[in-house]
Amino acid sequence: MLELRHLSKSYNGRPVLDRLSWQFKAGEFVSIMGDSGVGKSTLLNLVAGLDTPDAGPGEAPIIVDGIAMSGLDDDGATRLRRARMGFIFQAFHVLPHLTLLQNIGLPLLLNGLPSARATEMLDAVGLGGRENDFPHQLSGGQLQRVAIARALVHRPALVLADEPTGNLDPDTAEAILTLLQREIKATGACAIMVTHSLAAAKKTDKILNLSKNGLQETTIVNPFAQ
Ligand SMILES: Nc1ncnc2c1ncn2[C@@H]1O[C@H](COP(=O)(O)OP(=O)(O)OP(=O)(O)O)[C@@H](O)[C@H]1O
Repeated sequence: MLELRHLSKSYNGRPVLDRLSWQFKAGEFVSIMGDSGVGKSTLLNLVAGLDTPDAGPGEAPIIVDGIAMSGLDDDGATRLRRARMGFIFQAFHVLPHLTLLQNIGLPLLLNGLPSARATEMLDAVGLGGRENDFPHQLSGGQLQRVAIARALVHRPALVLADEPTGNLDPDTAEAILTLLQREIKATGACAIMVTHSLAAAKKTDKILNLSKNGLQETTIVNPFAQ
């Protein structure tokens, strides 16, 4: 579903990611952990097309659903992102002037898809009946549920989440992750979640550790990690 082939990124000549390779499969919920500053958000931003990798001519370091991102122009990348990806990023927060239903329905509108599933998703995240409310009327946990509904409503093949439960209390975080897990399994998407929380990572199928040595699957994790 998502293939990384020798993905590298440096900022001002300083390497952050160095020839990273991995294959993420459809239907897989994977978490990425690792020390602060190791490049986890950079990795998600590159896959999201929000930043560009270092690449020589002819190289295709990021392949989404068989499509090399490097072969796309801006419009092509936007279309790929819009149709096949869902984001749960702080930077893509729910829009304050749209109702909850309009927020969740936005990816459907942008992709020319029928709007009925927005109501279904609002129900699925436990906010049925609140379609006409505005984001400021919700708690942090409820807002995060709206963000999850919006990220999944158009059945994207790839879901990218950056600390989706970072600012939530443990019970709400657990509920949000259970919801995310359920929806990912229901849609068959591949989901990649960056997190510092071991409790959050334990909800995923696979925990990867990002370090200067690249990505490695982790089986034994530090029991004292937060
Ligand atoms: N736009 C940028 N320009 C210059 N340096 C950057 C930029 N974005 C990230 N970096 C640097 O790249 C490195 C990796 O940052 P990144 O945010 O990906 O780390 P992270 O693993 O997500 O960290 P954290 O766990 O603290 O969120 C850091 O040293 C950061 O300063």
